[in-house]
Amino acid sequence: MELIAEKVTREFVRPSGKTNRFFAVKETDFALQSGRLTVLMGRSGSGKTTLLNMLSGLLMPSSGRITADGKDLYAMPDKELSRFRCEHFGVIPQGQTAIHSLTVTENILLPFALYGDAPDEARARQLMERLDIADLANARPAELSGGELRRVAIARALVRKPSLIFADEPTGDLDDENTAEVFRFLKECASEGATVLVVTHENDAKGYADIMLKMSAGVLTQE
Ligand SMILES: Nc1ncnc2c1ncn2[C@@H]1O[C@H](COP(=O)(O)OP(=O)(O)OP(=O)(O)O)[C@@H](O)[C@H]1O
Repeated sequence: MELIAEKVTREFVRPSGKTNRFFAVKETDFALQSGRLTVLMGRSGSGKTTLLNMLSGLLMPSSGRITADGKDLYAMPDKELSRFRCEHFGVIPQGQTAIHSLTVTENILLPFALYGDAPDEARARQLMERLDIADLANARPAELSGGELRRVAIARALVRKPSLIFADEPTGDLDDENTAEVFRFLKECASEGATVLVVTHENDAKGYADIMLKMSAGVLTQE
């Protein structure tokens, strides 16, 4: 699935401070292509998460248009966008988003449960094995380490085999071995045809990237 951003910006207002209106993302045009792993790097606060949230249908741009295979994301009614995102997008967000009353397996299968779709339990098991969390299948999030929770979030994002994968610091809590495994896995997803965008501070990510983007004070450039 091809994602195109045309003249996209995002402005925020801060309640106090000297400049209380500012552009976290300045006018940006670019495309993400199928089969490519794109890595986005840049300093903290430069606008990477804001851009990723707009591209993944979570944050409406202040201006501009974002289309996925020609479909204008923000022209869709809310319900239609949510369903579209669930079917086609896999998002690995920053921070912890596991639901504490559900087991690890139930958390991973949540994208099926949301719309009453038949759960692909074999896929969930395969992901848990690949990410080395199979022993935790029946555990609850409160019993997991930060790195284990991160791998649950990765499995949940990938369980429906999304054609577009957005990962925001997917290896933030992981050791070197797991970090390499996650990048190898995301690269494989791209090789199999997915469109993958990874925001990261991990220098080794460059070794896996087909395209390198850099964000600097809201301005996106291709390296
Ligand atoms: N909801 C919001 N309201 C006001 N300002 C915001 C909001 N969200 C983000 N910002 C500001 O926009 C700028 C870009 O933030 P963003 O989270 O996109 O940066 P980032 O590059 O992802 O940073 P990091 O690498 O630290 O995650 C920052 O100055 C941040 O303070």
